[in-house]
Formats: sequence, C-alpha cells, structure tokens
Amino acid sequence: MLTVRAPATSANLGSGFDVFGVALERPADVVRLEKADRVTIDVTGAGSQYIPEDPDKNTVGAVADALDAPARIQIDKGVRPASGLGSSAASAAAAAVGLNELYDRGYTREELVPIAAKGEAVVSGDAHDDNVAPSIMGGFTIATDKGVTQVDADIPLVACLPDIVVSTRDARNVVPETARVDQMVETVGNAAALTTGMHRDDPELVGQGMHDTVVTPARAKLIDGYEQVREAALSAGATGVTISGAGPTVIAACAEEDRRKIASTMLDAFGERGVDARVYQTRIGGGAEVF
Ligand SMILES: Nc1ncnc2c1ncn2[C@@H]1O[C@H](COP(=O)(O)OP(=O)(O)O)[C@@H](O)[C@H]1O
Ligand SMILES: N[C@@H](CCOP(=O)(O)O)C(=O)O
Repeated sequence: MLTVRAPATSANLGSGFDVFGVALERPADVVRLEKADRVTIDVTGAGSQYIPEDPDKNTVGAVADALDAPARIQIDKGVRPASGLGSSAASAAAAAVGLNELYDRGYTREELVPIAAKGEAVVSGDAHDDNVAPSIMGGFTIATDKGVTQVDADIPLVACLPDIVVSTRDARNVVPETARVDQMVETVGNAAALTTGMHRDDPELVGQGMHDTVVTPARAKLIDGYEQVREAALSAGATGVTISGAGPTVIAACAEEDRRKIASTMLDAFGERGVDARVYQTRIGGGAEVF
C-alpha cells in the first residue's frame, strides 16, 4: 500500500493559457494505492458525490491503463471538482506518481506528465499538461509540446472558490478562436514578466504578468461577481488577479503581509453578490509526495 499527496494547482495564470501552472501548498488530494487484478476506485471527500468511480470515467482509470498498472485506488478529495484548481489533475498526478513507484516502471517525474494528462483528456476532451505538470513536479511549470520547464518559485497566493460550478469543458468552449496582433504582443510581454517574476520570487512582477485580454474576459462572464472580486482584491493590495484554470476560482498574487486582508476582501465581494465562497490562503508549493 502506498499513499500519495498531490497538490491542487492553478493553470494559465492569465498570460500563460494552456502553458503555465503552479502547485499550491494547499489544498491537495490524498490517494492510496495497492496492487490488484483490476482497477477499482473509491472516492471520498470534497465533491465526491459528483465524481464517477467507473475507471473509464475517472482520471485515475486512464492513468492506470496507460501504465498497465491495475490497482485498488482510494481517493480522498481535498480539491472540489470543477473548481479551476486542477481537481481532476491532482488525482491523475497522484495515480501516475504512485503507480509508477508501486509497479517500479522507472519513469522520471517529467515523463509522467503526459501519462497523467491522459486522465485530463477523459474529462475535458483535451490532454492539456498545465495542471498535471505542477502537481507532479511542484513549483512553477511551463508545459509545451517540447516538455516541461520547472522553477521552484515562492509566491504568496489567495485562491477564492465560489459556490459556482464551471466545467473545464464548458469554459474551453468560450475561448476565442483568434487574437489580434496587439493582444499577442501584450501577452508575450506579460508572460515574460511573469516568468522573470517567478525566477526572482517577485510578487509585483508575477502579478503584472497575470494580466490577459484574450481568454480571461470571455471566461469571466461565466463567474458571477468576477469583476467585483478582482477589483476588491486589487484594492486590498493584490499585485495581480485572474481566473484560476478554467474557473470559477479567482486567484490573486500578493505580498505575504497583504494575504489575510485580500482573502477576507474577496470573500466579502462574492458575499455582496449573494455568492457563497471559500478561500485558501496559500503559496506556490512542492509536487506530489509519496508516503
Ligand atoms: N479523480 C477525479 N477527481 C475530480 N474530478 C474527476 C475525477 N475523475 C473524473 N472527474 C470529473 O472531472 C470533472 C472535473 O474536472 P475539471 O472540470 O477539470 O475540474 P477542475 O477544474 O477542478 O480540474 C468532473 O466532471 C468530475 O466528475
Ligand atoms: N488550461 C486549462 C486549464 C484547466 O484547469 P482546471 O483547473 O480548470 O481544470 C484551461 O484553461 O482550460
């Protein structure tokens, strides 16, 4: 029996759509695995009533298949599904890391990323790597078809999860098909600033780089109160605010001393719209851990 803790993640960070991701110190999924003749899955914890235990429909089933590693898999969800916090990816990442070890498959962490991404294809129709990469490798990750670049960054974050469900599949359907050249120029500048900020552990530069005028405005319409929460977080000192993953979580970068105030301000702003929410005061953390 093996236990793996795999962190929630925040993908995109505004300017890095389908490329950037960070591991969050909290929350996380805890997955227990033991060898078996066939794959069975039990799910408990946050939002477990919405998560299929059928191996063909759960992200961990696709990972077990890809590694040819049948197991009894118990998932304790710390990350609610359809949150924008890489819920489905955290389970897939834990399964990939755990089954690789249980069956002694010998893959490196980077090689496990596309294997875990097969789980994401099951739920969103697309094998994007930007959530599984940080959940497996930790820190800030840049995932492209050439592989993953990883940086151990340390930036305080606030992730505010409203009681709204946005499925990644639906949020992908509203992404514009084209962008103007001036938007492309702005995005390159922001993505470069954010990457430099991660190398320097600089919340100002990271926050500046989270600005995006292409994908975020289209998706903001799916999140009741997004603009008000964003404004509130910025006025409480956030250095940048954007949608986490496909939403509905709203994520803010900040200096350590402003984090608590930003967290309560974001909760209040959703509350004023009549939307219940919960907030995680967190930071960029490490990747999946095996116990
Ligand atoms: N192990 C899993 N953990 C969470 N969700 C899962 C899992 N396996 C399948 N799903 C399904 O994936 C969908 C949520 O995935 P997604 O929309 O990507 O959420 P998130 O934004 O939190 O990653 C839900 O329909 C859920 O039932
Ligand atoms: N790049 C993807 C990321 C989805 O993240 P999730 O946490 O919402 O699953 C996208 O933006 O569609």
